Amino acid sequence: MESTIPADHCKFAVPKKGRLYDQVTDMLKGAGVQYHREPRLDIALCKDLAMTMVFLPASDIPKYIAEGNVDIGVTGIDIVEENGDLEVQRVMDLGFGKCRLCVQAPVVKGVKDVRELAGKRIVTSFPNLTKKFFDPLDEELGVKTSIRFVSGSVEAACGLGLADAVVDLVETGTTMKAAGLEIVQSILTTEAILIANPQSTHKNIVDLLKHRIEGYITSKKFVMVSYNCSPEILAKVTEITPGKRAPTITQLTDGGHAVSSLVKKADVAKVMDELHLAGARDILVLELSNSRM
Ligand SMILES: Nc1ncnc2c1ncn2[C@@H]1O[C@H](COP(=O)(O)OP(=O)(O)OP(=O)(O)O)[C@@H](O)[C@H]1O
Ligand SMILES: O=P(O)(O)OC[C@H]1O[C@H](OP(=O)(O)OP(=O)(O)O)[C@H](O)[C@@H]1O
Repeated sequence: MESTIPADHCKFAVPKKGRLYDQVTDMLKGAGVQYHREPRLDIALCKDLAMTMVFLPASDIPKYIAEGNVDIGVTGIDIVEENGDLEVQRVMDLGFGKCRLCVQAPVVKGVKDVRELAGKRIVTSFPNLTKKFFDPLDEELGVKTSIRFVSGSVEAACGLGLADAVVDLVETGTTMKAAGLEIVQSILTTEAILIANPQSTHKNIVDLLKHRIEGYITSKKFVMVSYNCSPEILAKVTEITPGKRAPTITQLTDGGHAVSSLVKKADVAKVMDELHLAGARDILVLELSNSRM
C-alpha cells in the first residue's frame, strides 16, 4: 500500500475483492461516501470527508481495526467471530453477505451425525471456530480432531483426499453440491457487519458514517406504500400499515384520505393484498434511495 494517507484522516476498510466487495461499494455510494479508486491502488481519498478508504482482505480487517491502524470498516460476522480475541466494536449488521458456516461431508459417506466426524480430518478457513465446535465433541468422545487451515477452495479438500469433512460457508449450496458435499450441521449464521475501533480518535467521522450507513440500510429494508381510502376504512387500513413511527394521512378534496407509510420490503406483497381486500385503492410502492431516521 502506498504511504500517502494524510496523518489526520479517518481510515475506512473495504474488503478488497470477493463476495462483499460489490455490495460494500454500493452501500458506500448509497450512503454518499464519494471516492475515486485508481486501478490496482489499495487506498483512495474521500472527496468530502477527511477520510481515506483502504482496500484490505476481508479476513484481515478485524486485526487492522483492533490494532488501531484503521478506524472503521466492513467484514463478515464469521470473520469477527473467528478472530474472537480481537477487541472491535460491533456497530451494525448490514443485511447483505448472508450465509452459513457449515460442517460438510461427502454425500457418498452418508454422515448423519457430526459425532461421526470427531477425531477425523477437517479442512477449513475457520480453524478457531472449527476447533471451538469440535473441542466439546472430542472431550465427550475421547478423540482428537485434526483441523487444517486452507485459505480458499475449501470444498476441494475431500475430493483431493486431504479431509474427511470441511467447514465452509454455504449460501445457495451450489459450490457444496458441485463438490459432492452435503451439510451435516450448521455452526454459525453470518452477514456483513460494520465494525469500529472503540478508541478511534475520529469519533465525529465514525458517528457520521454510522448515521449515513444506518440511513442507507434502513432505506433498503423499507419501501414507501401510498394509497387512497374512504373515511370508513381509514382505521382498518392504517392498522395494516402502522408505519415505522406512524402513517402520514392527508385529507383529499373528495372527502377521502391519502395515506403513506413505511413497510418492510419483505412484507410488501402481503400488505398490498390486505390493503386491496380492505378497500384501499391506487396503491403505489416507492423505492427509497436514502433515509435518516
Ligand atoms: N457465498 C457467499 N454468500 C454470501 N456471503 C459470503 C459468501 N461467501 C463469503 N461470504 C462473506 O464474504 C466474506 C469474504 O468471503 P470471500 O469468499 O469473498 O473471501 P475471499 O475472496 O477469500 O476474500 P479474502 O481474501 O479477503 O479472505 C466471508 O467471510 C463471508 O462473510
Ligand atoms: O453456497 P454458494 O452460493 O455456492 O457459496 C458458497 C461459496 O462461496 C464462498 O467461496 P467463494 O466463491 O467466494 O470463493 P473462495 O472459496 O475462494 O473463498 C464460500 O467459501 C463457498 O465456497
